[in-house]
Amino acid sequence: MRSFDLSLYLVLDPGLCAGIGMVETARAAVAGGATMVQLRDKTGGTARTVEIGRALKDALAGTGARLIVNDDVAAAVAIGADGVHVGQGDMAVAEARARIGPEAILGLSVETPELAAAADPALVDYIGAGPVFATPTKPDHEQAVGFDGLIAQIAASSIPAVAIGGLKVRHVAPVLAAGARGIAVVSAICGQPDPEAAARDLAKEIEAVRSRRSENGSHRASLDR
Ligand SMILES: Cc1ncc(COP(=O)(O)OP(=O)(O)O)c(N)n1
Ligand SMILES: Cc1nc(C(=O)O)sc1CCOP(=O)(O)O
Ligand SMILES: [Mg+2]
Repeated sequence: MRSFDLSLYLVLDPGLCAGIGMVETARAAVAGGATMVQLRDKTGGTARTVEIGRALKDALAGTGARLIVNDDVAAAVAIGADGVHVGQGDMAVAEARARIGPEAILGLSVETPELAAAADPALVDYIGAGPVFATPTKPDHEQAVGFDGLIAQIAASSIPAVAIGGLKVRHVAPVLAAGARGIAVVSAICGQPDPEAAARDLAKEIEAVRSRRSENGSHRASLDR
């Protein structure tokens, strides 16, 4: 399987990105530190998704950031994307895995600890856990679970998790403390006046939280000696 880093996961929205567009938003976000980019266009259809996805693939080439396509497995294959993200009501993970092949990255949304526990680590590479908070970006989202719900979802599975739903810079520390490998955002980057700066603020906070945690860890280890 392709390696990937869930630290800062941008989910693109064509409406919120309308100012500079999805490709420029992705380019800026990756320059600011985004590690994954998901093409999520619920309106365009496969042909449009493939067109934008190919432009995104060119824009991300050589950056190390991974390109994931939401819902549309056929488009992901046509684009040659790094992977696909499906929800509980989308294509079954076994079928998605069969269609994208063993090397591609497969993400699955979970909204409860039971769904997290049911996700098969042999098929699914990461889970999108949430929604942490209610968000107008996805009006049909499931019940918000808060940080306690996020902790329960993540604890129920051995699969790496990225948290999603209403997340901003101030949520990075509790999201990482909950056990998530990263934070997935739409509106914290898409449509911001400076998407690169917005991504950089998130990436810096992720780094700061991780370095505080490793300093605390080495301090504790030296006390234990
Ligand atoms: C990283 C990530 N997590 C969750 C979702 C939501 O997927 P889904 O439940 O299928 O809803 P839609 O995005 O398809 O509306 C996601 N896209 N990405
Ligand atoms: C795409 C998506 N999926 C969700 C889920 O809970 O599964 S919430 C969501 C939208 C997140 O947007 P924002 O960062 O603007 O709140
Ligand atoms: Mg979906």
